[in-house]
Amino acid sequence: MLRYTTGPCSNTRMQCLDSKPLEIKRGEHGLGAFARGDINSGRFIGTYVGQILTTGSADHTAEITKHNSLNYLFEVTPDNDDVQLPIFDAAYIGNATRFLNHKAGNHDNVEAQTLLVNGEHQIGFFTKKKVKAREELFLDYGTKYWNDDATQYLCHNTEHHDK
Ligand SMILES: C[S@@+](CC[C@H](N)C(=O)[O-])C[C@H]1O[C@@H](n2cnc3c(N)ncnc32)[C@H](O)[C@@H]1O
Repeated sequence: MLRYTTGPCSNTRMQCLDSKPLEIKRGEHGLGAFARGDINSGRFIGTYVGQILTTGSADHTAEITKHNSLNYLFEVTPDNDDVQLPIFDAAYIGNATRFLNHKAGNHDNVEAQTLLVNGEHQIGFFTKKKVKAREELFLDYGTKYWNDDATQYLCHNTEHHDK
């Protein structure tokens, strides 16, 4: 049996996949992810799972997503320009976190963190405030996602954009 002790590191729960169960049902914008029970602030709710793409292949995928208006691309912006981090596409392979809808202006209740888990960079989602049972979970996708001129990716950054 896998065992762990809870510690100060937020990737401990990610490492043990100790996430909160979500319910997927119709939300404010198509399908959305909802809390099944009360969730405390700072709780791990899941890891973004998807096909790993390079920038070139993600640009190709973005053309398809523009056509059907459903975009599941998630890009991690590296702190250092020399580092190339993957883009995750949850359109065909994914888990419940692919249904997180967007809300900005501090109306979001979930944030993304990139953490090193077992030597790999992973995107984990954590509640940023207390969430009540049956509430919809929202993530701020970042400004780049809604920019029609650019390839649209969900972006792990701290910029806010009202939609
Ligand atoms: C990662 S998916 C979220 C799950 C999606 N609602 C579904 O039904 O599969 C992102 C897509 O959800 C929709 N969406 C999410 N948040 C939105 C918002 N605030 N306004 C408009 N559309 C939104 C858009 O179609 C976007 O491409």
